[in-house]
Amino acid sequence: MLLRHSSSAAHCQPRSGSRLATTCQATQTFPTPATLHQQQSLKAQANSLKFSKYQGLGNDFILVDNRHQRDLLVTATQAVNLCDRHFGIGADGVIFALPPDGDVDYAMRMFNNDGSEPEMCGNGIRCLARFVAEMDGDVPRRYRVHTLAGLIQPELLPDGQVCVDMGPPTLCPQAVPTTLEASQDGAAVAVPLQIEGTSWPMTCVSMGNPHAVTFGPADSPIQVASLPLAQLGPHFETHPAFPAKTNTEFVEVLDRGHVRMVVWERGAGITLACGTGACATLVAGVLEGRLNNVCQVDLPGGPLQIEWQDKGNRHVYMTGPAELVFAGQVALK
Ligand SMILES: N[C@@H](CCC[C@H](N)C(=O)O)C(=O)O
Repeated sequence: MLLRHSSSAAHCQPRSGSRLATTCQATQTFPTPATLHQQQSLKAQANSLKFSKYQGLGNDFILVDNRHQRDLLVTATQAVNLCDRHFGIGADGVIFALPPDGDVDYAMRMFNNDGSEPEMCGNGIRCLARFVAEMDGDVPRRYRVHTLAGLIQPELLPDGQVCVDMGPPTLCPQAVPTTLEASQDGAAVAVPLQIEGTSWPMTCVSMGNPHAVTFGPADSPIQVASLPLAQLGPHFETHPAFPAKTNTEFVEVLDRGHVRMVVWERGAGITLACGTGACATLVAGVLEGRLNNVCQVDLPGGPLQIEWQDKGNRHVYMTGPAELVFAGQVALK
């Protein structure tokens, strides 16, 4: 509502909030606080974003419906702000559902919460599958999704879990990428890396994004509960042996089909779970002769079931949950 101090109110036929100021120039108007609030919300709406927040084992993401254009609706800087847990929505990353690129259903892109763009996200693609299924009003089905890591295929299972065909791992050190040298069948397996005065045996695996997996020094196997993850993680992430930086998984073996793992993620730090990291963990465990081809990986946010047949199609399969937390609309600054 406008308080009008003129009798020429007939000039004032506002058609939209943004026109109020110019349409009413001829009259002297004093907006009430309520009007100001309305004008500000309208301005915000012009620059606002609809989103859904999902989580997979506590690894949480802001999902954006970007299916009607290829340009991302959110910049890297805006993603950093949206992911802020105090001044934004709060998340480990922002994920975009994009129009199909060739013979697929959708494409997916992502920003980590530091604004960097990874090639793939395992927990994220389970969330994306539920997000698009909810928008499409679909029954459980399998999607073909193009990512910067190639074709990934999540399938919605009747029990609500999502099983993802993650494709085959890449083990050639140059392609991971790592400067650590191949030690076994063209792969960097248990290669020592000096960090903070300790020699860590590292096995390097790409699931489209780079991972360095360690079970700890031979004389001091990892116990995840007592690992100083926040202190150690950044040394691995930024070590020169990893030219594209790395995600690092620290693994405690419970038995040949069951491990505990904690992760320091590239571009996000400590997260409650990492899907690609759980896949890399099983691959590393098989290569090091520690694990069977099927394994439960317990993460701080809960368990993932992983399977990798190192013979045959060599694809890794990951099964776990993905859930909607809330949906809303936010002003983009
Ligand atoms: N949490 C994700 C991985 C997200 C990307 C990662 N931080 C990177 O930069 O490679 C997962 O569940 O895989």
